[in-house]
Amino acid sequence: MAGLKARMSHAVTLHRQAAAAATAAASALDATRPAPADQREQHDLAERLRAAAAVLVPGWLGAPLDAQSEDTPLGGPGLPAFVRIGTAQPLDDARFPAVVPLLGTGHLTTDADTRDPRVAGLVRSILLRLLAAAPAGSLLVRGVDAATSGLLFAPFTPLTAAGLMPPPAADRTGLRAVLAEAEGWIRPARPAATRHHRRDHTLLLVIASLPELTEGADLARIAALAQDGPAAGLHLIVAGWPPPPLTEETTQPPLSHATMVALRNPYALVGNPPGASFGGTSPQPTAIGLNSPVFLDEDPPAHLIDRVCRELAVRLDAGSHLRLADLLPDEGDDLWTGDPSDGLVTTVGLAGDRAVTLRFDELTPHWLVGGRPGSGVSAFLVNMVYGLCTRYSPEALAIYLVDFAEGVSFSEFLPDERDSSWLPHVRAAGVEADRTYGLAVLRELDTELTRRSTKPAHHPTGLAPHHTTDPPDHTTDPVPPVPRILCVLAGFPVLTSLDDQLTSEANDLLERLARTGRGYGIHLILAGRTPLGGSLSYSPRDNLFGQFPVRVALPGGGEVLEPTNDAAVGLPLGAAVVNTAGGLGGPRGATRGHERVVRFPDPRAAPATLTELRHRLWTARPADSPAPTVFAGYAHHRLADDPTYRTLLADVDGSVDTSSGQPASAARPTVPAEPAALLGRTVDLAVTTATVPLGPVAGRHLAILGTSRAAAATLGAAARSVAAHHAPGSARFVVMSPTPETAEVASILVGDLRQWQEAIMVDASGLAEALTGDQPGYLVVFGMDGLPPDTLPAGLPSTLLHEGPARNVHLLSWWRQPQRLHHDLDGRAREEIAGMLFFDVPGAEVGLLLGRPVDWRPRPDRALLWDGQTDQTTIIIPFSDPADDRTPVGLISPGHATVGGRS
Ligand SMILES: Nc1ncnc2c1ncn2[C@@H]1O[C@H](COP(=O)(O)OP(=O)(O)OP(=O)(O)O)[C@@H](O)[C@H]1O
Repeated sequence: MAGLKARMSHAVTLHRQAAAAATAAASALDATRPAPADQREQHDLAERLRAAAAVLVPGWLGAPLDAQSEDTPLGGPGLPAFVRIGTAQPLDDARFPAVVPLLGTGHLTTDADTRDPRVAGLVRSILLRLLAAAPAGSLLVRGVDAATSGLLFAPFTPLTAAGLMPPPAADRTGLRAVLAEAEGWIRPARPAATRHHRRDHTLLLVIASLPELTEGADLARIAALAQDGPAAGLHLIVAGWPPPPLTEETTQPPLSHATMVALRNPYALVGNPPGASFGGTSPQPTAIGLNSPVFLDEDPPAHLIDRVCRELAVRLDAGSHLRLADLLPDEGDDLWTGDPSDGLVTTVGLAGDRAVTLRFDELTPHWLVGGRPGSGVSAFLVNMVYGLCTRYSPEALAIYLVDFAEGVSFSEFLPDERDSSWLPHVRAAGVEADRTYGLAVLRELDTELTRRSTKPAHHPTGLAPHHTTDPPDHTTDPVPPVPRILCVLAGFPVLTSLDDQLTSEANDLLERLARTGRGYGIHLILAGRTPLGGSLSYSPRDNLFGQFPVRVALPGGGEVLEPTNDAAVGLPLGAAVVNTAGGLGGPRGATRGHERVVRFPDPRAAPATLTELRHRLWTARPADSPAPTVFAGYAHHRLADDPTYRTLLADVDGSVDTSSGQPASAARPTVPAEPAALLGRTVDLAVTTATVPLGPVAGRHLAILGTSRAAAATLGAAARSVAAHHAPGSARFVVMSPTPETAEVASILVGDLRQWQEAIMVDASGLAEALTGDQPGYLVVFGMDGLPPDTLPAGLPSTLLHEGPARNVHLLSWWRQPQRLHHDLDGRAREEIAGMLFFDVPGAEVGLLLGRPVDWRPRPDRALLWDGQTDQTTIIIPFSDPADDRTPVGLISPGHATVGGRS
């Protein structure tokens, strides 16, 4: 009992002690809790900060965007200095807008990139606020977004048309182009005072997410831009900075002059702005940032972004609306009144209200034009071509157009299925052209240059006599005048992009034409989408580009100017720097007479006007004006549409229309006098039919080589075209397919041939008999290397190869394995077979058969034709689409148009 009493007493004591401790603790806590007066202070402070924010970030800059009315007017008196980034919430019930300085002060970084949706929302809301609040057009934006390939900026797309933001960069190349532009923006090319006056624009570089594994050197460039940017009107928003430190090289310190935002969950912490402290000088002089969690602004409503961007686009468009007509002679004026004696001149744009003209003459014979993709290179060239073609007649000016890039930039000058008119000045045009085509054009011009320089009497219309070495010869008949020639090579870096024979010849020709052409009325425009890939060199010893004094830099095209000339930095769409001193910079303003910034119209904005103009020029063309020859690199060519083939058919059967959709004035093709296999179209100016003659001379046979199925189709075309050469029933065809894969193609061919000629399908023994027999006929073999080895134990009989043609026996064969042909002819293929067509056969193997090195890289829709008579090789577009070629000879309906049309 006594024990129990003692335990109870101990428990009571413990309880009293615990109660006393709890009371003491409670009073201690009370003492440390913020006094009610402090809370009031916090609320007061929040209230004061809300009021300050209303002044610092009025309207678009600080309003909650989800409640922002679409009707809120855009623009403000000047560049906004502060912008809201979210809501600071120091207490549950105390909030105020979190505001940071940006434009005019520094930059903003977030430690996560825009793959964190909070950062994506923040970036888009800041961008929207700044665009809406800045004077329209004063803020230029460049975006980088690798993580979503530019999607982050998709809602801002209307800014592209407004010239405020090109499509965002999404990879390392794009990043580097953007960095180069920003570096150009801050380059101290001239005294600060001039710069300030010069730039009424601010450049905002928004890096939403860096490309994976961005190199240390590029990160260092970003850091350098941050260092020097604010003084030059360049500001950065970089999401994901510093980037993850993968290596020592890529470990980066915070950006200079930046306010840093660190993402926590669910709030963010905002560091001090550059050169200032949120804590002020007291009571927390050492605060490293805003002493409150901040909830970042969320993604603005898409309709709001759309509305702001569209209105900006409309405003800027209204302010700079130009029409093609503004660059042309008045509509009421006569066409072609220009005198080309001293050169050609055209208006390329307006500087203010003044027309700016450029010339092709002795001093400015050739032009170099550059701009990033989508910068308006095509628009500029189209304006220029129409400008010249309204001023000068087709007798005074002949134009050659080549576009190596994808796209159909010159197709509007050419006839097509819908509209058969064309620009009468255009002699030849290559759309999505092969390098080979470009070379063919240069060769043609070079021949013309030689002609003009060796026959002085052929001096061009109005080309003053001093262009010739001799005085005109008045004792002979007057010589027809020759026109000035303008050759436009768009996407020119493609032409010389490979280290091969073609590049070296093209470079030689370009240099000769550029150097000598000026005296003979031959002018060049090289136009390229930047980056030009190092094709430009500014060395004083650079012979080629030194011949191009006129430089036209469109947005992103500063590369065509001298490296220290930053005039093209920040150019909006629709503007260009035109420089007539080889891109040389120098002081701007009145003293920089050789350079102007011009605005030019988008000619395609009014397609009806463009069509009307083309028709006007076409209608006025001289009666004998030929249609341009068109090479469309993407087009497929069918035997059924081939003009030579159709003429052959017409000669045999007068009912066939030979026009093949070609303009009426297109010349009638020359039909081979002796039987010939038609194989495709050559990649050259005339896009002539590629043929292998099959006359009565030893070796007149055809071997097609390669595994491509297109090779089988071409063999079919060869057989059908030969059949068309002979009067009905006068030729015999023996067809064989040793391999099952081509059995159907072979049997269809036999069926088709039988409607016109005698044709039989044979097996191996039938073929052996035909190969060794003496009956005339064409032996057509699909997959010759599939023949059982015992069919022809001694290989191809030399009697067939040598004497066959004289007896009208010709072998048309397809070999998948070139080595087999080499072997069967004991290494004498080039002596025994006069026509070989190579598909997917590597250059080295072709060289083995031809006994000499050959510059050939197999590619789809192209084949290399070797002509044994001349030992020349030609790249051709083989006839395709065997299904269409099945139309029996003699039954082809007229009106297949392909040349120049997309198939
Ligand atoms: N002066 C202009 N004003 C406004 N928009 C223009 C102007 N010039 C071109 N554009 C528009 O810009 C876009 C790109 O123009 P264009 O095709 O001429 O450029 P590009 O540099 O040749 O492009 P790409 O490299 O894609 O071929 C088109 O949508 C065009 O309508």
